[in-house]
Amino acid sequence: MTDDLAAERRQLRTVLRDRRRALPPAIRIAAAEQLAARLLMLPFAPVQGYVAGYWAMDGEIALHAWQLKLPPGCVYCLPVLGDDECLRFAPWRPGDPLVSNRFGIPEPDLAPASLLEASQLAMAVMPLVGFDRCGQRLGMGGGWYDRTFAFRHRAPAPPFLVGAAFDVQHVEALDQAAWDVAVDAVCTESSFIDCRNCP
Ligand SMILES: Nc1nc2c(c(=O)[nH]1)N(C=O)[C@@H](CNc1ccc(C(=O)N[C@@H](CCC(=O)O)C(=O)O)cc1)CN2
Ligand SMILES: Nc1ncnc2c1ncn2[C@@H]1O[C@H](COP(=O)(O)OP(=O)(O)OP(=O)(O)O)[C@@H](O)[C@H]1O
Repeated sequence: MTDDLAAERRQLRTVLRDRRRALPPAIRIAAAEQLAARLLMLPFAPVQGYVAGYWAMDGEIALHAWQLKLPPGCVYCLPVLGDDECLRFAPWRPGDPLVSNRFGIPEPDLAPASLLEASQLAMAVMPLVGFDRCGQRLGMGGGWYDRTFAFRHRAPAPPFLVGAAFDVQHVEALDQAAWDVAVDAVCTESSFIDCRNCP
């Protein structure tokens, strides 16, 4: 990636994170409910297996409503930062113990050996900073999701990858770096974008 492109991404990230944080509470509450309905209606919504969400922070759209309405066969998981800079996943229900990770985000307190690999998931919902209509995404810039799901460059779903965002995070087109892993779909409070047939 050129220095120019990296600088452009950083700038766009700042703008979009500010936009996401600026949304008023009433909008966020309604949006989380609408998002849950859309995630449950996905054409590939799993009825069983491990599904990954995230602990919303920094104005991210929340997943609690989705977690509560998941089919009984689905096990909700949260991401856990690995020493190898990849994410692993741990089942988590309200009340289960949490610890704060290096970014100050709560994660389940589990022995590394008990964690799930990304390839064991049926579906992963990831928080977006920005997205375009083809599922290209801008994340927090750490490359965590790109590294974790790099195997999706070579292998089909599952796990299905779904981006969650507010409408205001939609941008016209995002430049693609070689390592960027696109999502199969994006869900916002008002729309579902199927990205599986994009070029
Ligand atoms: N809710 C949530 N969980 C998540 C992510 C996320 O984006 N959202 N991640 C997605 O990758 C992973 C964690 N990755 C992250 C990467 C960078 C920053 C970050 O830059 N945070 C600060 C800097 C704080 C610091 O370094 O202490 C920032 O807000 O600028 C945060 C998380 C896994 N869990
Ligand atoms: N498969 C990979 N192997 C090694 N490094 C990677 C890989 N994928 C991404 N990275 C590194 O991580 C950084 C990710 O930058 P990028 O701007 O794409 O982040 P992002 O897409 O916003 O992050 P995330 O994937 O966490 O949402 C890059 O500097 C890149 O070098």
